[in-house]
Amino acid sequence: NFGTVETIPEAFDREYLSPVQIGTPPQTVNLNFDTGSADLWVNTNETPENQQNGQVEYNPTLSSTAKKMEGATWDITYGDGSASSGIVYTDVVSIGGVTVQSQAVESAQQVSSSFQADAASSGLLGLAYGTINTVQPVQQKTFFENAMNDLASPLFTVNLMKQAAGSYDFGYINASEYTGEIQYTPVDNSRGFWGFNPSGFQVGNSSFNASSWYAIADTGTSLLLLPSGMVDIYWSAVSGAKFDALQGGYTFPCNTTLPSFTFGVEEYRGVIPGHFMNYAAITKTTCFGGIQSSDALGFSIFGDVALKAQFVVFDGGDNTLGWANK
Ligand SMILES: O=C(Cc1ccccc1)Nn1cnc2ccccc21
Repeated sequence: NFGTVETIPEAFDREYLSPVQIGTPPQTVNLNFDTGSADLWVNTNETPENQQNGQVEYNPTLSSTAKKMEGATWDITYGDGSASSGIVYTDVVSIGGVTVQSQAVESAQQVSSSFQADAASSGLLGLAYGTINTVQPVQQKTFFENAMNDLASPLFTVNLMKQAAGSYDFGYINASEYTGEIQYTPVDNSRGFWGFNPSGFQVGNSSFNASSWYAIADTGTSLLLLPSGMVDIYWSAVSGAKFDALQGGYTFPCNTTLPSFTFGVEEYRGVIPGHFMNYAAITKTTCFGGIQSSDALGFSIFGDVALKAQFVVFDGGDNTLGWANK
């Protein structure tokens, strides 16, 4: 079978939320689909009231198909330092008409401050490889891994949009969502991520700089995080741009016209329009850049700033990533 679900951007396109049905009768919660992690966790009746800000909860006691996974716990910390932990149930989970009968649903008994403040998000749905799922003592599979063998094709596609509704499609490729040809490239999943090797980059209409490095396709990260050498070249083309240690990255005058950023995947060229690199206004006149350094992380992250300019196929059958402009 196959299915499609809409994904809606929050402010600044900092995250995208999609409706997920859990339990019997179905309880709908909006989750942040995250190709950079592999835990499906959600605010529940067990999440302390003082760690919530009106989030919609999943309540397993109201689901006739919920089963507690005895002795199972989970505990995750993300790269930005945010964290959550708790216990585990299995229940029926449906997304856009694709149903998994027994999906590990991780109940949050502790969530850190950034999750507490995010009133619109009831949790995360991991779409990375299950090898980095944090459930103990028995590691659990992601929704996609559990659904994959029943899908018409063993893949999902990501079509994020700038400040508009996009979609996650499961089991099929919708040709109306992209232009040109899809460029497939092998995935390095050795760290549990959808890792790949970009082949270079280009700022605006200048020449293409061939270079091969490791990056991950991560819908859970807002920005495009690249080696500082590339980031410095990009911002050196923007008059008034500067590295502002207080803000923790490059800022620039909001009224500047920004050059596009093109990345290579083998012979393919993915184009990110210049205005996608204006992440958010810090003051009336100073804006924060959407391209920032990944040097502190040790690897590059193609987050939402890049992904919302592309149509991306995450193929779990042959472990490839497919890229297309749109
Ligand atoms: O954590 C990261 C990437 C990151 C950001 C900043 C510094 C180092 C690494 N992304 N991410 C992926 N899924 C997430 C879920 C919540 C928060 C961040 C999440």
